[in-house]
Amino acid sequence: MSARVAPAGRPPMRSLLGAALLAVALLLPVTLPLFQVTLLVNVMIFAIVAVGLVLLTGVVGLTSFGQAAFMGVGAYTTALLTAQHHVSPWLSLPVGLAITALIAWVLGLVTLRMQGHYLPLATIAWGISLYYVFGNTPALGGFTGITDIPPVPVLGARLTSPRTFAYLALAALLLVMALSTNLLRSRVGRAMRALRGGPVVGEAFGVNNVRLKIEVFVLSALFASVAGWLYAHAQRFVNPTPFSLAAGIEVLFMAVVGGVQSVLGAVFGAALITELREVLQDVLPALLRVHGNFEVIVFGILVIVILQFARRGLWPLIERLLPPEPPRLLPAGPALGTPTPPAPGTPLLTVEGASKQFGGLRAVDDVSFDLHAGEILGLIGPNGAGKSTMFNLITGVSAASAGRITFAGQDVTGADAGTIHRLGMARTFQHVRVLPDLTLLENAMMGGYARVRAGVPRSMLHLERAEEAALQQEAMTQLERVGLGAQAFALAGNLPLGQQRVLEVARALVAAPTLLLLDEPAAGLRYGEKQDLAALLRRLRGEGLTILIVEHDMDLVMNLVDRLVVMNSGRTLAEGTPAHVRGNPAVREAYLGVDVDAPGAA
Ligand SMILES: Nc1ncnc2c1ncn2[C@@H]1O[C@H](COP(=O)(O)OP(=O)(O)OP(=O)(O)O)[C@@H](O)[C@H]1O
Repeated sequence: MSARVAPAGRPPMRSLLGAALLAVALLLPVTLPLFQVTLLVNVMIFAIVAVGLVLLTGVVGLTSFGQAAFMGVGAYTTALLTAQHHVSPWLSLPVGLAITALIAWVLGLVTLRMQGHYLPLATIAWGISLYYVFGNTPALGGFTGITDIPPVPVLGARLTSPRTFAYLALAALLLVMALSTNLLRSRVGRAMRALRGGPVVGEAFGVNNVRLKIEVFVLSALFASVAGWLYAHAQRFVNPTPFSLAAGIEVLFMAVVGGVQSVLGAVFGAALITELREVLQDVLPALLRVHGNFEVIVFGILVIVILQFARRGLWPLIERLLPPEPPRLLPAGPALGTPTPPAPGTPLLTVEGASKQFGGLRAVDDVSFDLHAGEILGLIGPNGAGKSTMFNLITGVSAASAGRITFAGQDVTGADAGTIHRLGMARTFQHVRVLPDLTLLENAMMGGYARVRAGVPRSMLHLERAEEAALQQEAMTQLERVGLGAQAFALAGNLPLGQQRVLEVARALVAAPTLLLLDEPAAGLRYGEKQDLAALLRRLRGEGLTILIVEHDMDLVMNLVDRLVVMNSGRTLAEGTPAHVRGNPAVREAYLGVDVDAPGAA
């Protein structure tokens, strides 16, 4: 491990700023006028809901309009149990959380298996219906609601004043912020970020995307439920209005205006919208000389303007002025266990009579070949030959219509991408799929998702330090192996395409694969970059790695691979060494107009 990964000694500027902000937050409840403290409590409560939306909407890319309704579940559960059945608020909190989790899990399970806008639609329906359930249920006080909710007891004191209650709300907000920040920096957080760009990267590295989406949806609902519990005990009464669909949309506004991709952005948005609402509710009716909720119109315009000019909300504009966040470096620990590589020459992958039918088209038609440990096999063919389809059958992205694929001694025909990956196969993508907002190191760590285990709870509590440290070390080793070690802390989005492709190789290597699959790795690269890539792949083969490469660039392939399989119109046209294939008349005909002998031929 290089010296770069040693933990920094001095407290970074950001921590000092954070400490100063915390000191201000601690002083505000005792220094502000009472009215402002009540507003501050509301800001903190809605900030908790908005942080949940950062995880769900900002990071994973799913929209929920029903977060206020989840607040309602927490609020009404505690109202009912504490005001009417004299249960302690500390007992009603877990009950509310359990009910919320169950509802969110069912909603998530039903809607998140399907692609498309089912979750937003379901949360709209949920938000509307819950409002009417609250309003029309006599046991819940109808539209008048439930009054006389008792204050929360803390260490013998009852939090009846907003000044004392503010500290409980602050503690809850800080806890939610810390848990969310830990989660976003973890193995789970990297998988969440990968989801935003579509399911394929996660699937390729062993993430159960549907399960992850449901977990994040439940988690964001739980945050809202905690906020609802706080709201009920702050107001000491509840009615359906604060938990309506309109309220759900307003929380989304908060997150979007503040910055839905960062925890601090959501908190900032909650403060801004809550304060702005207060000001506008005073100013606008006086200005217009009519009573009404005109502030909602202003919020709507604000969201449109912000989405137009600052897609990521206002927080990133402020964050630019702050000192950059230092890289999180974990102290080195025991290394990850590495599987023993198969002996050179061992059959690793066998494709027997594989076919894939798309309607009336046979994209892959009875293709057979095998691949032995330690070799580089090239899969080539003209456009539309069926190479990508074959690649997808091998990696488990799609299932073969007929035939058999065996990898590492196991029949993997029809197995999903994650299962095949866990058997020792890792891949790169034809269209580069790095996570541009993460560092090279974090991108590379994504490759080791299946080598470590921590789930949501351990990640939120940062109890996965040892395995994260080992993974970080492994990622650094692989970045150095491919020549990107010096840029480990740069953002992947700032790299030129050639290096992004190399980063994808490093990410795949972090998985400790026995077989590396490269899908057109030279596409879009300049001549020099192709040369560098070929040199890297030769070096990896020298180190014993087995590689399957699908590629268009004949020059690169002919000078790199040990053997070739040539496909045309879905069928195997030829198979053998580059010299053998080059002399094959059928191959020459298939590549009509392309000089298979010439360097740079494509
Ligand atoms: N999901 C799909 N549905 C229908 N047809 C498909 C699908 N995927 C591929 N095809 C068709 O299958 C054939 C083989 O396509 P494939 O992408 O596998 O070829 P390829 O050799 O990778 O081509 P290229 O080099 O241009 O990427 C093409 O005719 C393509 O249009």
